[in-house]
Formats: sequence, structure tokens, C-alpha cells
Amino acid sequence: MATSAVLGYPRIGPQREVKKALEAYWGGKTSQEELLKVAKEQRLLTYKSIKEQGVDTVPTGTFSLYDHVLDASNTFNLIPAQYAQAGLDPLDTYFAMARGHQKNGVDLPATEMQKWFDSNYHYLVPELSEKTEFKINNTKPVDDFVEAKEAGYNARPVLVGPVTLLALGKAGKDASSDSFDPVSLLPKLAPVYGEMLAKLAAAGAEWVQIDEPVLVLDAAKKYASEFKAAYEAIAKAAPQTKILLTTYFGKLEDNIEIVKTLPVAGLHIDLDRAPQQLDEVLSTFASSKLVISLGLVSGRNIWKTDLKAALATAQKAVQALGGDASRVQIASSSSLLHTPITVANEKKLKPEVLDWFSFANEKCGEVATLAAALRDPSSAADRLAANEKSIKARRDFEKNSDPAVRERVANIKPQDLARQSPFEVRKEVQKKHLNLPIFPTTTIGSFPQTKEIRQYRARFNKGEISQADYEKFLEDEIKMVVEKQEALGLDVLVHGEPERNDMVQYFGELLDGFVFTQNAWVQSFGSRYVRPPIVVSDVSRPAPMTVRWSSKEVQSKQIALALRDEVIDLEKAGVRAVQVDEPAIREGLPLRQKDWDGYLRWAVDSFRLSTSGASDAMNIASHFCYSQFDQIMQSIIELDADMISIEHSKSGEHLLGSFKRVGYPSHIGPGVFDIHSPRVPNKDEMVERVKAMAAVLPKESIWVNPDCGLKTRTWDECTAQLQNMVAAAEECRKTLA
Ligand code: MET
Ligand SMILES: [Zn+2]
Repeated sequence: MATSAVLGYPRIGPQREVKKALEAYWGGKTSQEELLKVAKEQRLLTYKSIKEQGVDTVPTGTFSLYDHVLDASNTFNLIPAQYAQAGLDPLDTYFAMARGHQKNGVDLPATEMQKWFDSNYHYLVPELSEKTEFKINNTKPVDDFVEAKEAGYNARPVLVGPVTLLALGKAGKDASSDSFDPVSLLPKLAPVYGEMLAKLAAAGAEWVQIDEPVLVLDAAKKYASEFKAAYEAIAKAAPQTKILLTTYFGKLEDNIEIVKTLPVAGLHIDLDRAPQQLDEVLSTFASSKLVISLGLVSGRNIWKTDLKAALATAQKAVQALGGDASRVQIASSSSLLHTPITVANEKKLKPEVLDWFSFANEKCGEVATLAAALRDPSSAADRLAANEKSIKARRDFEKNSDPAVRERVANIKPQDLARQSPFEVRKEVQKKHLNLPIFPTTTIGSFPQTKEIRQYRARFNKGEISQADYEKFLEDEIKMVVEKQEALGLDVLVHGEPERNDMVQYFGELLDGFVFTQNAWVQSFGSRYVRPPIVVSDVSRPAPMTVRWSSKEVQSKQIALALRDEVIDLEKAGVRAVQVDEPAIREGLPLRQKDWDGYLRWAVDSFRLSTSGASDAMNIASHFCYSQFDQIMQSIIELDADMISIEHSKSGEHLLGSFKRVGYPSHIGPGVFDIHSPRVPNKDEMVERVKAMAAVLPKESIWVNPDCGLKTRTWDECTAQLQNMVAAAEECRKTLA
């Protein structure tokens, strides 16, 4: 009989319980016991919700107080010495790595954060060196499993795979050299994983899910022999445990050769992102005993699954495996971590729109329905029929496109993508208006979103405050933010973005074609969650394989046209500098290199389309919340922005390397402090950052700014941080200029 499972589940809690408990703990308002109690309640609620939808097995160990990669680092003792030796208790050591710690004489920065594959989820980058001593530092995987089992759940523990854990890591400060490859430590780490599997087996785990998403990247290929040796060592330590090797977010391609060599009992593949890999996987493993877990229900989007099509795929798989349904598992394509919890919490969407959506709980239901239908189609006939009806309704709606905007996209001309003059010319024109010192200081846009701002907005939305009063409030807020910046001595001021409930949602609400949810929170990092707007209209729908790309491209150009009009209007209103943020251009990059060009072309064109309606006199800035530019440097240059600000404070030296190699023709503000952390770096630390940059780029091109917007900070925190930043810029003017 076919079985069913999901790979992971959101952590926030249906009413944001976990987020609130975390923030209360960090704010010193509650104890560790209270935080851990909330976490436990939410884990048990998760298992209950998954089970109620009819899924056979629940995943354990995927719940996290901050990040599952950090959990794995913590469990296997990938803890840099400065954190391990700070004298903090285990939970606070964990949080210190996540968000820094500056209290009672202990001053630790947060560790680096990076995007998790091509998602908007951020993980904490493990830091490794020859000195890292792997050991079982805590038994969280076992504890979570036992907790679920004792509560009566059929559970499958989940671990971040050892190769993925190391491959996502970086050389720590005490590594012998910068080119130290953390994967070289795999022979030392694998036996410790083996020990963990043995512990899980002793606790009663039959299967263990080991996530190796690195197998969908080109990078995995060079680790083929390391993979094999590591998994052999693990299997040897726990011969009785069945390993389900999971891959997701992309296709195995020739990494399937690696999988063939591994002593695993099951393989999970993502059939949402990469349906085309099914045939090869089936033919490769048909004659083996491997269980194939079919990731048919997307863990990355919010749309209902086309169950009819998914069922046909599952039936095909059973057939290819000689009719042995017990070798098939129906699953979510990836962890459901990237989806909100349930559509049941959406009270404001039109029922016909809500009917297109499926969040984590509903996706669990889809997984269970598919497994039931595979056993006996008639048992799921009603559910299948209802699904077919919603899928059809959505497709019919998509056919109603907006001809005017379509035509405008079709008529984009090359000259619409170019500024009037090259940067060298624009720079001089802009100089006259902006009149800036060398090492000008600025910030990224947002200032603290205080409780007061959120309360005012909530009251306005409820109709308790008039439009005029709300606008007056915002104007006063902006005035205050501007005065603060003047007092701090910043050079290019921002308005602070108080009007924005969310940097993306705010714009989406002013455009046609989007819908917004009340509770569809998706984790970005730690306790930060966003509610992404959902594009529902004017989406063309050709063959399902290309829809994601073609529609994203069209959507992107349509949005760019709307922004273009806005930038032109801003200039007419007298604005001299505007920032068009592109914090997601890097995360949208396809996982496989051969797919990059197509994506980068339209992404770059969209940015140029949105900004090149401005005259030479307009300073066009852009912002990126990451610094991994090596691979897309050329495209960043092609954006042709006058100034870019980027995350830099935690990324060490590799960013400098790419600028040294390629150079950057316009102006650039590498972040000098980490805005994710309440920590206040001193002036000298920031001066060092600027100096390092000035060593590889002309000093006239360097701006001084934080990593990102300040909306998640308090006023006390960001005032102290900015004071030191302005002082650092002043010192640079004296010593470097
Ligand atoms: C995540 S990027 C944020 C950019 C935005 N302008 C801000 O300052 O908050
Ligand atoms: Zn940012």
C-alpha cells in the first residue's frame, strides 16, 4: 500500500504563538521554561494537524526556535569557539549565534545568514575549521522523536544531511586558509551522524529522513566519493535504520549517479519543481528495492494541487515499479515550511479566490487524498471532484487577462531599457544636485516600525481613525524621522517607510492583480515572517512546465511598468534620488547554471524598465540584502544603477574578492553594520569595513550605510548604531580621503 508523509511544517503557530513567545523571551519578558512550553505545545499541535488531515507519518525535529541549519550545527557541535566559550547557557549560546549577544560584558556578533537555496528563507551559515570537533552536543532529534512517539504519533525524524550541512558552511576564522573546504571534514562528521541514527533507532525510529538538497546543485558532483563514504559510515553505525534520502527544489540530473551508490532505503524527489526527472528516477531504480517518495504537492507555493494530474503521475510510478504500491510514498515536494498554516484563518478573501489556495494543512490533506486515491480511487472520488472544480475555476479566471497591460509589455522597446546617458555623465549631473561629501552616509529606507505605528495602522484599518488623521500621523512620523537623521548628521535622508505595513505588500495593495491574506505568514528568518502578496490575475497559462517562468517574466515587466510611471512622477514632484529595491534578484536565480541566462535577462530588463524613465539628474539607487555576487556580478553591473547598497557586515572577505576581480563602475554602499542584530558595533569596527572596501574600489565610489532597513530595530538600538556609523564616516573622511 502506498504511504503518505510531509517533509516538514511551518513553525510559527496558527496565531503566531512561537513568534510572540520568542520575542517575549528575547525582550526579557518571559523565562526559558515558558518559551519551551509554547514550543512543545506547538509541536504537538503540528502533529495533530498533520494527522487530522490523514497523513500517515509526521516529521519530527523540523520544528525550530530559529533555524533548522543552526539546530543541526548546534546538535553536532559546529559551534565556533567564541560562542562555545562565552559562558552562556545552551539556549542563549544558540540565540547568540542566531542574532548576536551584547550583555554583561559579553559581545558576540551574529553569525552570517544566507538564503536557503532559491527561497526567501534564511539559514545561519555554519562556520568550520580543522579545529571543529564534531560530537553529539544535544539530543534534540531524539527528544523530538520521543516526544511525538509518546504522544502517540507515528513519527519520522528528520536531519539536515551531513553533506548539505558542510557544503552550506564556510571556513571559520580559525581555519588554516580561506580556501579551506568544509566538506573535507565529512569523514569526521559522518560517524557522529551514525551515532545519532543509532540513538534514533534505539528510541524506536524505523525510518530517518535525511535532507540532502545539495543534490540538486551542480556543486554536489565534485563530492561523489565523499557522499558514498559518508553514507556507508552512517549506515554501518545504524544498520537497522532505513534512510530516506530527500532532495528538493530542483532536479537530480547526473547527481543521480551519486544516489545510486548510497546505502539508502528510499529516495525523495521534488516533482513540483522538477517533474521531468520522474522517468529517469523510475527507470534507474525500478529493479532496486528503493522506496520512491513522490513530492507531488508543492511545499513552495500556495496553490491547490491539480490532484487529477498528480494522481496520474503516482499511478504511472506504481506501474513502473512493477505494480508494487508499497514502494511509493506520496509527499509534499519539500518541507511545508515555506507555506502559511491554513486557509481557515483567512476571513477576508472572496470565497471564489480562497478556493484556489492550499496552505500547509490543506496540502497535508492533498497528500492524504492522493495516497487514498492511489489505494482506491472511489474512496476519494468526492475530494477529487471538488478539486477538479476549483482547478477549472482558477484556469477560467486566468483567461480573463488585461489586454491593455499585455499590449504595453509587448511594445517595450530597447530604448525603454536605457538611461539617457552612461553613469560617468549622470554622475556629474547628479553631483550638482546632491552635493555630497566623500564617503556619504545613508540608510536603506526603513526606520523602526514601532508599536505606535502598528497600532495607528490597525486602528485606521478598523475605521477608528479617519484617512486625514492617519495621514497626519504619518506626516508627523516622517518629520520626526527626518529630524533624527539630520541630528545624526546623515547625508542622504530617507523618509523611513512608516506607511508600509510590509515593503512588498504596501505596493501590491496599490496595484491591480494582487490579493492579500490576513494570516498567511511565511518564515523569512528567526521570528521574522512575511505575508507575500499573491498575484492572481493576468497570468497566462501555457503548458504547465513553462508557466512559472513565462508568467513571472510577464508579471515582472508589468510591475516594472507601474514602477516606471511612479519614478517619473516622483521626479516631476522634485525628488532627486529614488531607491528601487531588488532584494530578491539573487534568490530568484535558478539553481542550475544553465537556466541562469534566461532569468537574468528579464530580471535585469525589468529593473532597467522601471528606472530608465528618469532623467540623468535622478540618482537611482538599488538595494540588495545579500552579498553573494560572484556569480551575478555582470548582471548587477548591467542594472546600471547610480548607487547600490548591499549587505556586507557579516560576509567577510569574499565580497571584496569579487569586486577586486570585476570592479564596479558606479557607486556602492557596503553595509557596515548588521541590522538583524541589536548589537551596536563600535566606530572602529565600521571604519575597518570601509577601509577594506576602499582597498579594492575607488574611494569616491564608496557610501557608508547599514546592511539593510532598520524597521526591526528599536529607536535606541538604531540611534546608537547610526551615531557610530556617522562617526566612522567622519573618521574615514579625515584618514582616507
Ligand atoms: C529587505 S530589503 C528592505 C529594503 C527597504 N527599503 C527597507 O529599508 O526596509
Ligand atoms: Zn535589505
